[in-house]
Amino acid sequence: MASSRPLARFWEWGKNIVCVGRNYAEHAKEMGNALPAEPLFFLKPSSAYLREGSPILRPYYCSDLHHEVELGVVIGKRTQAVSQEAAMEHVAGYALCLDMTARDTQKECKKKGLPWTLAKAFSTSCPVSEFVPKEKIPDPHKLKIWLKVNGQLRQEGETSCMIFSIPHLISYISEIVPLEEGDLILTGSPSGVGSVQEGDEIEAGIGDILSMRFKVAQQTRRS
Ligand SMILES: CC(=O)CC(=O)C(=O)O
Ligand SMILES: [Mg+2]
Repeated sequence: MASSRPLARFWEWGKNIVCVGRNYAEHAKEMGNALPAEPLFFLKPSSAYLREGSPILRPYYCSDLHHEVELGVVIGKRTQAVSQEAAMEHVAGYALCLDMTARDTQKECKKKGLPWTLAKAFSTSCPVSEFVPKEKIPDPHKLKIWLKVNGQLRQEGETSCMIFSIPHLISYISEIVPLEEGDLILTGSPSGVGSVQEGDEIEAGIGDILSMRFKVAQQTRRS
């Protein structure tokens, strides 16, 4: 049965945010990582969502907050162990996303063999654009995604360069984490990730289809 919940506001009710890592060879290289043989993924809580008009908060424990611009895929119907051939039938549309990362914390977590929760799942770590219905993007593997900080271009990637395609990701992930209507998959960052400081303005877009802006602020710790 079709749901009455508006996908145009998926961030208000979508449950799972699944983030793919190391899906662009140039980004894996700049981070000193080997190319994955299978998709690598981790989760963010839905409390990580952020919409334009509110600032990205650098966590109090982080001194190196990085931007990662990524194409997001919004799921339109329940998806469990779907084949690659049928995967795109489960897509409702797309959004531009930032996988904000506490890079210094992530490095510490990696060194200690700890999960990446502190580095990737903090409040405001998933700024998202408006929803773009799939009819407006006939081929999601032919998009340019870009990101500027204070007007300077930092990231420009072609979604054709993903190591694992969107059907491959949906098929692989849905066998492990069944996906629900309104869930979001972040498909990985192209190269050019870097630091942002308090007061910086991030602008990011999908070609000339859409753009979004966010300010960066410092989280103050409750004492
Ligand atoms: C190295 C990472 O943080 C992985 C990741 O999120 C990516 O997009 O790649
Ligand atoms: Mg990422």
